[in-house]
Parts: sequence; structure tokens; C-alpha cells
Amino acid sequence: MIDTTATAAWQELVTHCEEISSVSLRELFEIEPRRAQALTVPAGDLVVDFAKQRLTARTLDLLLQLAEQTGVARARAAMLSGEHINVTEDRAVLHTALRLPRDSELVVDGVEVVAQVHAVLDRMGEFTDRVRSGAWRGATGEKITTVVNIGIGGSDLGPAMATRALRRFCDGPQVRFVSNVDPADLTAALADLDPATTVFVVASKTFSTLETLSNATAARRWLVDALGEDAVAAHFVAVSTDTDRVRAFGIDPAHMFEFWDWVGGRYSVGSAIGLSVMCAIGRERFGQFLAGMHAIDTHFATAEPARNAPLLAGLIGVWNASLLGYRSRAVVPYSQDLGRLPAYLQQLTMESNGKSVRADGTAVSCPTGEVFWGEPGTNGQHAFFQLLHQGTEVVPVDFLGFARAGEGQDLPARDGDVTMQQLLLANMFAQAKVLAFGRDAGEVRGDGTAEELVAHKVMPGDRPSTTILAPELTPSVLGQIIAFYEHQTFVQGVVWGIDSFDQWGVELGKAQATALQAVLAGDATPDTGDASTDRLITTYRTLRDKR
Ligand SMILES: O=P(O)(O)OC[C@H]1O[C@](O)(CO)[C@@H](O)[C@@H]1O
Repeated sequence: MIDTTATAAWQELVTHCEEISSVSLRELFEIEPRRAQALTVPAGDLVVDFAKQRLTARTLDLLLQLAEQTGVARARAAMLSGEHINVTEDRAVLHTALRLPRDSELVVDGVEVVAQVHAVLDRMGEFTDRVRSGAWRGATGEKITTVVNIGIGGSDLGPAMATRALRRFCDGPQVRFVSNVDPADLTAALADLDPATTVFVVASKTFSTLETLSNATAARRWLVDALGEDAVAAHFVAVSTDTDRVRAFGIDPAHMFEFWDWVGGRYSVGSAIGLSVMCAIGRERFGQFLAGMHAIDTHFATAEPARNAPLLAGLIGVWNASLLGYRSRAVVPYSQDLGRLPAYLQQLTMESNGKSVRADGTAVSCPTGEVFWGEPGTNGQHAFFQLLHQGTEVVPVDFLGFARAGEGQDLPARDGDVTMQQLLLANMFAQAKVLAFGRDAGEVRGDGTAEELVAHKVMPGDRPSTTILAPELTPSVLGQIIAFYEHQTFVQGVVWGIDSFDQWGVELGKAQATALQAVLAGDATPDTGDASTDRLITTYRTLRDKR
């Protein structure tokens, strides 16, 4: 298997990296007067501006050579055609098939999958229409007013993020999300609900996840206590790949919405896992959401490399993390509605690329897997931006902003003719500008700053960012943003040589938690194999019993 660091392109990038580290972003803009135009790449409705990244035309050229030498185009074709690129689980990786138009065809492992996908979408649409219209009645004949999605990880973060992002389009039942096995989560979600008007969507690819099954069991008890066992059929539906386990839990497979092992959990929001989103926004808008994803899939599959936004974004992520040593990336959407995007991207990117071995089991030879984190702007400006501007760590930022607020939603700002949406965007542009270009001591002194404060007010600059602008946050645009990040994650995985679609690293903790449950509940002297855990369990028991 190709070792990325052994390629000729990588070797050249290492040398180039040293050269570029001595050139400031200010200088790069002087040397390359057409930089802003050249490094702005449209993709669907997204306009992606890479101009404030620390790179030159030469860097991009070398990164594109790296993509060629590590086989990104070949891997992309393999993914899109359904080859088993998830080698450790021997599975195809086909989230892109979830958003193929109805008249497309794709045969995978001898099965035509597009027809299957649309059959499930149709069933989801029928269920959604019935819930939204009131045709789906609860056990006592009442209309459903609340849908509670019970799931975790990919079975929660995607739908929860999307429902919040599209909240101005939510005109169906209210939708809530319960994920954590912390009982506070379910208790709070159910506190003001009426079992007679509530439907639970139990969403789990495997239908074996401890948190989801615990919450679903508790929710079932809550419902049965109020309405009796026979009520389960009208109040529980499932989303899963495992019919037997759904049946064993007590949900009729007729009330199950299927997806397939070729959809990874963190890539599943376009599958039946999006049922709660469809309930909230309706099937037509959910169709627009899928069409948005498909538009970026098509861009990723067909745009020439130098104008392929997800390809460039993925390569620039590798450049930042593995060569320049910028190990984390802040994602700052200037949109309160996108408040859960950073959490969603944490799973998408870190569960995909947080790996130390390559697909063939050999050790990686460079740092992989950026640490993703963030909060919406402008809130983040009043929290962690100090470190972004003047800290010792350089953290590249992804800014996301929208030209328009939702229809009829913009408000006048405090003074002048400026609207709040303009104020929001002005902040976003200002932050990216200051991060890139800073302010040197001469400029600070020029403002009449007292000499003892000059060092404190110098803004170092040279802090890279990408700005993603779109006209408005609509279902389609949200789909485009998701697919844009999915594909850049894929590109990085290919360059690093890792399997971005397994997640073995989370298994051991799950197994040990299962083993520790009984120890916590019992009174025998703990003997878990390590003194620290034994001591913590003893302390826990003391605290638990001291009231
Ligand atoms: O949908 P499931 O099978 O309940 O899994 C939930 C999540 O658990 C994981 O397997 C591990 O955290 C994720 O990949 C997945 O999204």
C-alpha cells in the first residue's frame, strides 16, 4: 500500500513547507495579486474561499500531485461504484447512493440499490404524511404532536443537527432527541409530554447500542405504564439494518424503516436515520436536502481537480495538519441554526480519520485526523477567539456564513441602515481578516497606544482560514454543506491511507463499560485489574451511599 510520506509529492511538500513558513499571508497576497479570485471555488450554491490559507499556487500543485500519487481519483471511483473500500469490515461505502435520483441505477453486490433506496424513502414519506396530517393516530385516537428520536452518534447527531439547522422550515410535529444514557436526558425530554400524542423513533443501525436500547426500554415502560402494552404498535417505530433485533425489541418490522450496511452511521443522515428530520420539515423539503447532497456528490465526482472544492479542502486539511503542524480545526458557523454542526463534524471527521494504522494494518507515518471543534459566531468570538488570535497554537478556522437570513427573519441592527444579518457577516469577515493579516507593532503604535501595551495589542496574523459562503441556509444548502465535509473527510482518509469507515477504537470502552456495570451495582471489593479504577469505584460507592 502506498505510504503517503514516501511519495515524491510529499517529499517536495516537506521542502516547500519550510520555504512557505517564512512568507506571511500579507506577502502572499502581494506576490499573487489574483489570489482571491484564483482560490475561490464554487461548488453548487457554496462559494469556498481558500485564499486565506497558508499556501501558494505551487502548494496546490504539489497537493494535487499528492492526490494523484496516493490514488484519490481511483479511490473515489471505487467508492462511487460500490467496491468494498471499507476493508476491515468488508463493506461498500455508498452514502452517495442514498441521494441518487429515482431514475438512476447502481448495482452493488448484485443488487440494484437505487430502487431499494427510493422504496424506503416512499415509505418514510407515507409515514411522515400520516403523522403530519393527523391520519396516524395514537392508541387513544389522538393526533401525534411530538416525535422523539432515540439514538446516539450517527443515529442522533445528523438528524439533531439538521432539525435545528432547518428549524424555520419545521412545520410538522415537534421533534426531540434523546441520546445520552444519562437518565437526565430522557427524563427531561419526557417531562412535559403526553404518551397519547408521542411517537418514538428508535434509530440504531445495529439495534444493539447500549445507550439507545436503555433509553428505548425506559421510554417503552413510560408509554406502557400510561397506555398499556397494546399501545406500543402505534407509538414506536424503528430505523435499523437489523430486522431480527427490531422484532426482538417488540417493534413490528412493518413499522421499521430499513437501511443497509453500506451506510456508515456518521454518513447516514440521508438514509431512514433522517426520518425525524422528514417528520419535522416534510417529505418535499427532505427531497431538497437529498438533492443538495447529490449536487455536491456530482461536483466531487466530476469537477476538475484544481476546481474541486471538497478535494481541495481535504488536501488543505492534510497540508495544515500533517505538514504545517496545525493539528486542530475550528468550525465557526455564523448561524445560530448551525449550532450543532461542530458536534456533527466531530463524529464525521474524527471517528473517520482518528486512526494510527493504515488500512493494511501498518502504522501511519505522519499525523492524521484533525481535531474538530467550534461554536457559532459571534458567540465564539466572546469565548475562544482570544486564543485563535494571539495564542501560541495556530488553529485554522472554517467560517460558514449566509448572504440572507430566512425570509422575513432579518431585523434592523441597533443603529444605521444595517441589518442584523449584515452585522453577523461583517463580524465573520472581520475575524477572518484579522486572523490572516493581524496588526504589527508599527500599526499599534500608530493608534497612539501606550508603549507598555504595544506587545499586548500586536496581532500576529498568519492564521489560516477557509470561508464558505452560501445564499441562505435552506434544506438544499444544508445537504450541500454535509456532502462537502463528507467528501473532504474521504479525501484525507485516502491520502493518509486509512480506512475512514470503520471505528474499532470505540469498541473496547463499550465492552469494558458492560463489564463494569455489574461491579458498580454490587458490593464485592472491586478487582478490575487496575488500582485507579478500583479506587474510583470504591469512592463512587461511598458518595452514592452518603445522603
Ligand atoms: O446506530 P447505532 O448502531 O446505534 O450506532 C451508534 C453509533 O455508535 C458507533 O458505532 C460508535 O460510536 C457510531 O459509529 C454510531 O454512529
